[in-house]
Amino acid sequence: MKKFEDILVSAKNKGLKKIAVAFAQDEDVLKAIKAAVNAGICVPILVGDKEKIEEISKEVDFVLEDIEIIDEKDGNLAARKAVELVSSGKADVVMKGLIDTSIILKAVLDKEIGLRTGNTLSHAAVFAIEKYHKLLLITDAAMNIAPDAEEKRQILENSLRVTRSLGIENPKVAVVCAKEKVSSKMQATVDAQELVQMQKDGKITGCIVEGPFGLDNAISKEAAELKGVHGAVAGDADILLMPNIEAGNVLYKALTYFSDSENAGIILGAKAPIVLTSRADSDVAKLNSIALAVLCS
Ligand SMILES: CCCC(=O)OP(=O)(O)O
Repeated sequence: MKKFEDILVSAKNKGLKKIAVAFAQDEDVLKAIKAAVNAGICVPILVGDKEKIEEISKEVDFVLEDIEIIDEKDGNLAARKAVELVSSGKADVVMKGLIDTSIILKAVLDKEIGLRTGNTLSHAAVFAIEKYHKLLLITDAAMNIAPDAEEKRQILENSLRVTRSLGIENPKVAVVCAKEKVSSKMQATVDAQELVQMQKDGKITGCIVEGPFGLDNAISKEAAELKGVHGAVAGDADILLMPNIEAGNVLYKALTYFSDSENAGIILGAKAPIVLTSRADSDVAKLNSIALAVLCS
């Protein structure tokens, strides 16, 4: 199974990328940046409260000698500055630091300095879970609140960029719902049916889409068999296309806190990838996310 160590190596092979960190004054963010610099993956530009960045960097033994710091004590302005560094070509990747997801996304979506392309933006999280036999991509845990079937198609297209970068051929996509039968009372199951049809009609290519699935049937062959759920994806999903942000975010955090796992998270669909983890994620998750963003850049 591909592991995050392999992703770090592949990211390094892409050459040094400039990463603009929005509100960098956080211990785990600075530990992750230090590790990414030491691994030869990135050159950072740290935007945030300079005094705090310097203080925390001392605590984590991160030598800032050659590192550019842009002093900005306001979170909104720091996010704008970091995004602007990318839209003006001075950096390749944006990273969310110690700020709320909505603040960084607002800057990313800004009409003047943002990174819009016209495509739907979405979050993709990659997990390596001790009890699962391969990497598992979960989307969307952070951005699209209640996507309809067409928006789910675009979210899926974005996630295929990640699986392609990871070398996963023809990924198996499970459209996750609360049950495996289509019910007009549960819109997510109707969307799942529509997405399966989109693939049959050639509107989705480069993956196998099946659903609706209960989460258990998507990731456990035993559960799928017991419930009479058959198909190529049952128990062997590469991508879990979640019904809405609540399900996606809860699954992301449940895996982070209840399982033996490592993860990474990025936003796709903008002019450049955005490193986006939970503020409470570990330095390792943040480092993995930097590597994933570089790989997808
Ligand atoms: C990918 C998780 C996004 C999120 O929930 O971020 P916060 O925990 O920082 O709100």
